[in-house]
Amino acid sequence: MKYTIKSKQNNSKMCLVCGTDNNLSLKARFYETENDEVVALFTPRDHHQSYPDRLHGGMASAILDEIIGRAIMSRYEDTVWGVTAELTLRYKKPVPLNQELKVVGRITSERGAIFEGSGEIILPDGQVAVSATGKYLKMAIDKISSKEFADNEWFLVDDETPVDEVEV
Ligand SMILES: CCCCCCCC(=O)SCCNC(=O)CCNC(=O)[C@H](O)C(C)(C)COP(=O)(O)OP(=O)(O)OC[C@H]1O[C@@H](n2cnc3c(N)ncnc32)[C@H](O)[C@@H]1OP(=O)(O)O
Repeated sequence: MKYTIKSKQNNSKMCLVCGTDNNLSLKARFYETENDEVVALFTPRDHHQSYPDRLHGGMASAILDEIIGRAIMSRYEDTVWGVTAELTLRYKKPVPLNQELKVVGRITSERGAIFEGSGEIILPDGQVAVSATGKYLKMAIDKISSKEFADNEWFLVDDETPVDEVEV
């Protein structure tokens, strides 16, 4: 399936998943699609392994947590942020290192201050390696973090090669 990209989301400075200044980060880039999903591109490295050549399950969980958490932003931009209350994972296939992978996430329900979502890590051959469902609380950023975070540590990183379409 081809996803047309509507916009790119911000990265942060130190996050384990999207932090540009964190050497251990997955350095994932997140894009909002025209069908209200979020697609991430990332390349897991050797320092993200569990067994050799295999991504650590906790790192797979981290990127799925983040993609569902970010899916709410495609509805509210930066006014609503997601805080994870519950996350359930299904590890179906090993996730390889040192090749670019795709992750897709979406909101599946919204009820008051709670939203639920789902996401998948997709292998280069199109198979789903890990899937997740989660329950999150909607919060304003000043209830989660300091003002400095939104002002100084949350920014758009321009792509050298802008992504207009992602095929999953
Ligand atoms: C850049 C953007 C990236 C975003 C993606 C990354 C997201 C993250 O990783 S966030 C970090 C990990 N998560 C956390 O640190 C959260 C820690 N937990 C907390 O802060 C709190 O327990 C919190 C906010 C989830 C709930 O706060 P609390 O005061 O307990 O809420 P409360 O008012 O009691 O409950 C609100 C609703 O949530 C439900 N709820 C609360 N906790 C949970 C839970 N753990 N599991 C399921 N449901 C819950 C309650 O049942 C209630 O539902 P309802 O309204 O239907 O009765």
